[in-house]
Amino acid sequence: MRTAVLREPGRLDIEDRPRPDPAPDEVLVAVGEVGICGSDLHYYEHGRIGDYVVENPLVLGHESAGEVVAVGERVTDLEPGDRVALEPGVPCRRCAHCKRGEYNLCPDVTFMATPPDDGAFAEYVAWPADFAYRLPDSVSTREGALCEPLSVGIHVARRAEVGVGDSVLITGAGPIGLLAMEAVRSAGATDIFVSDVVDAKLRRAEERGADATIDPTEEDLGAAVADATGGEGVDVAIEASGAKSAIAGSLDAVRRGGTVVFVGLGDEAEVPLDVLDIVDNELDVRGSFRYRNTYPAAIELLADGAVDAAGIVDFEADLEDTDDAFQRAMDPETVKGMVRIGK
Ligand SMILES: NC(=O)C1=CN([C@@H]2O[C@H](COP(=O)(O)OP(=O)(O)OC[C@H]3O[C@@H](n4cnc5c(N)ncnc54)[C@H](O)[C@@H]3O)[C@@H](O)[C@H]2O)C=CC1
Ligand SMILES: CC(=O)[C@H](N)C(=O)O
Repeated sequence: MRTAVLREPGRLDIEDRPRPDPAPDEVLVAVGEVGICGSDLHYYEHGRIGDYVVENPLVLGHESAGEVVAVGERVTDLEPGDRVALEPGVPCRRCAHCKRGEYNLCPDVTFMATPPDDGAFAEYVAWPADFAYRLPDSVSTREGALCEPLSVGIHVARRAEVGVGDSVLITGAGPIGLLAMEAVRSAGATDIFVSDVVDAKLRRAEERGADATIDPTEEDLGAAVADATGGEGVDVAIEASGAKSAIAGSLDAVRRGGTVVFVGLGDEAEVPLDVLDIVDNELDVRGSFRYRNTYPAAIELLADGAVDAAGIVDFEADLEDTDDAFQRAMDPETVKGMVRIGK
């Protein structure tokens, strides 16, 4: 089968590899579409993310969906012909976190495209059947692949406990910020503000229904949000850029008693936080890491037409052109590129 393999930073080669066989609990999936994520771009550019270093050739891609072509002998609920979205992180199922149901925190997770585990820029992937979710006819294979970043958005909306009528600020209008916007809207948020430092991203957020957008290089984020909320601040701030200034800005923009959730992963792990401000204003400050139990909700939201995930896509490319697609995806105005491999 053909695969796109990262052998050294800045170079993806198309290589033949043996087609995997499904284990007894696995399905063999002919991959249809795969999204290019910021973490794929980071490995492509730098060959590492923090302690995860690409030491051996690595197949990138963890936002994927496709068609089941074979099932292992113990798989009873999927069959060849089913289209499925693949949840890329498979936890150990045994540790304390897995037992508590917070399997996204499992320290022994196998996560596609995270060294040493290969991802989905390949014609076939064998994957545990219980992490492959059947797509109804009303959900496209592309939308199935986008269940992954949508899941990040759903989890952050759940972590923020967004409620009906809430006002929400989202800093960063990349795929995560834009899909968090879809998730918080479906959770009942009515006033959604989005900030970004790239004009095209702000326009994109407006086209996709943001009530107001803010460029923090042109106006103070906290002051702009205060103006727009009668001086009070938003109920919830979701930080989805990883930028140091947006981390501080999201704390300034939230109302007393409000909630700030950090999902962005910045290059700088340490940023000053005014703890007295957090205490005095009784803020809930939370992190949000990947997702758990979100794929069924993502598929339902897509099937109901309650969220538009495919609208974030700027372009698609063939597997052979994955290297070019990565170059295009690095343009700061691009939100999402997809690689089409099969049906
Ligand atoms: N916690 C988690 O589970 C996950 C975290 N992430 C992280 O979430 C963040 C967002 O992911 P993507 O949307 O894929 O990234 P992205 O890089 O495509 O989007 C980030 C956006 O933030 C904007 N930005 C930069 N500085 C800003 C500032 N000062 N204020 C407002 N916006 C600013 C950029 O222009 C860009 O549009 C990244 O840091 C990523 O690493 C991504 C997936 C999962
Ligand atoms: C950080 C990412 O972009 C990726 N989705 C991951 O969860 O590792």
